Amino acid sequence: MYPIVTAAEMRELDRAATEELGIPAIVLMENAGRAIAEEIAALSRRCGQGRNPEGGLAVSPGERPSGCFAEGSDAQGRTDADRAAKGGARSGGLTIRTEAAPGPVQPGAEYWIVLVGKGNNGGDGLVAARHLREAGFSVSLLYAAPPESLTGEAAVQRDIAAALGVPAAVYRGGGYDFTGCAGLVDALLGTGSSGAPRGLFAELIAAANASGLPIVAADIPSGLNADTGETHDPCIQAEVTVCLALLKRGLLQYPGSGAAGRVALRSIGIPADLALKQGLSVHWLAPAVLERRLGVDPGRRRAADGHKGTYGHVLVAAGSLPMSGAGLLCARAALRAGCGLVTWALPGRVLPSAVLAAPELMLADAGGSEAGEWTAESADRLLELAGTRDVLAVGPGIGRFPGGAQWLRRLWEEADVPLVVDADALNLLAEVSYAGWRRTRPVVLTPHPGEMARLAGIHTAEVQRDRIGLAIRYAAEHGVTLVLKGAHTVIAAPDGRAFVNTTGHPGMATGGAGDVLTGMIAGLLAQGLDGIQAAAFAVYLHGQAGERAAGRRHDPSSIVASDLIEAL
Ligand SMILES: NC(=O)C1=CN([C@@H]2O[C@H](COP(=O)(O)OP(=O)(O)OC[C@H]3O[C@@H](n4cnc5c(N)ncnc54)[C@H](O)[C@@H]3O)[C@@H](O)[C@H]2O)[C@H](O)CC1
Ligand SMILES: [K+]
Repeated sequence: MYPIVTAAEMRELDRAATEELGIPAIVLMENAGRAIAEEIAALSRRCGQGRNPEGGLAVSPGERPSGCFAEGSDAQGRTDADRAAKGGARSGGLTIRTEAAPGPVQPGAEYWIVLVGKGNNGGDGLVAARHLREAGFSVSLLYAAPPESLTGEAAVQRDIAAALGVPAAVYRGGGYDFTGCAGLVDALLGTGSSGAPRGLFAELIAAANASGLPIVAADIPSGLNADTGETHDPCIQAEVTVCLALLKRGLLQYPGSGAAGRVALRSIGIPADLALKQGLSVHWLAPAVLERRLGVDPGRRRAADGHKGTYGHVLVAAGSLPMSGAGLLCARAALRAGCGLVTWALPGRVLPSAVLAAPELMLADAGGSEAGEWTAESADRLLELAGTRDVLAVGPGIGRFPGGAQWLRRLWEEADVPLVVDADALNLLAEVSYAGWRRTRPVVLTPHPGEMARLAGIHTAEVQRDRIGLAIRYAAEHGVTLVLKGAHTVIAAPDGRAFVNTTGHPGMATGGAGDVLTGMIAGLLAQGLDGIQAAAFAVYLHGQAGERAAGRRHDPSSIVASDLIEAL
């Protein structure tokens, strides 16, 4: 169910399918190439109305024809027309289609060029060329390496294409004249590539990108690091990536996600059982994964005889005089996540201004300084309050104060409830070594990349270089559930499981959005979800709320965090 694999894991599955099950590699390649051709035919149908007189797609150079996907809908059931109307964000846009692209293939004389590498990725492209011809497309091949250098199944496909008389040329370097061409298939490099594209491969990738034509990538865009999502220079900028068999990590991590365009995941005949047997631990956070793998009830059915006590009581320790809003957003989001009660604890000096800020909230005076800041002594009061609550969320807007790290240690060790640690509390954590802190209840950390960098003692760029890998390692080493925020948030559990979320909208990059997420995680924990369930479900819903908020605004750039709460 939507595992996300590294290139090595994919190779191992490929090996098991061919060697242990005896599925001939050429069969897998045939399925791969046909799937790619079907996606191109589907793309061509969708863009048909926009065809220009030369028979190509109505795309101006450099412009990505996202509107061409108006008929498509993604795994969340949103159509691209919806997204286009809501600011045109490509917020994940994974097209999960394991069956043939629906609808008849329309014969047409559209001309596509398949860029062929010398490995099995090239072989996939050669099969796609054959099926495109069958569907009435005009196709030619452009080899990036001498055709005689192909081996194995790819060589078999080369020979079939030659026997069929598919026109072929060998790329000699420099620019290339793609006149009359409607689109390109990138079958240069797949999961077997290593390092930056070299020599003629690099030149051809650059020429393909410069053409402004829509590019459909086979498996991954050439130039992408399939494991980390890093893009080498150059890297194919694809309109669609037809990902074969299983999602590759690099397709779900930026900048790779951007280079991949829309991802269509297609089955190539590797049985799902085989993937299950490998015990793959990283998954795309699709609704089915939430429900079946994580055991979350997305419908959130409530007991007919439930009462507010049934749904738990959250304690939020957040906000200070200059940043009281952070606490309010966090507490309100916990309520909107469906918990029964929320107590918002904050410095006494700030409390009067919070009265009736949200009438559903209960307020508690946590002490604090004359200036409305937190003090180390407030730990006693918070522990007392936590004794009759189900969850403690701590951090948003608490600022820095003397004894802060010790204060956090007391909450960490003595509060006998699940703990959500965010924002300034994460910075306190980054100042100390907390490996020796005792903890029996779950803890969820929710860093953005900058906070993650401080926690891990590395640069932000290093965090972003391989978000999935880092999140898995950190969560396991520190025994925490980690929510590494940012586009395509990664949620990692202490037991090695990880999930990558693709709901969301760029308009969510706004102050307070993180405070809302923290409140949501706490609100779900209060309802009895465990750390990874609550974190994953909250991240998923938070992204959906962002998409909905974006849809409600003429310009999604104007989204503010309160909109997310209202959209929940
Ligand atoms: N998943 C599956 O079960 C199947 C996947 N298929 C496709 O096969 C590729 C992986 O094929 P592989 O032969 O292992 O490698 P590549 O085609 O990606 O390329 C290897 C080829 O390229 C040369 N090379 C490597 N790095 C570079 C570089 N940086 N610059 C230039 N050249 C490079 C290297 O020397 C090799 O010759 C997978 O992605 C799928 O598309 C199967 O078709 C079906 C089963
Ligand atoms: K490729």
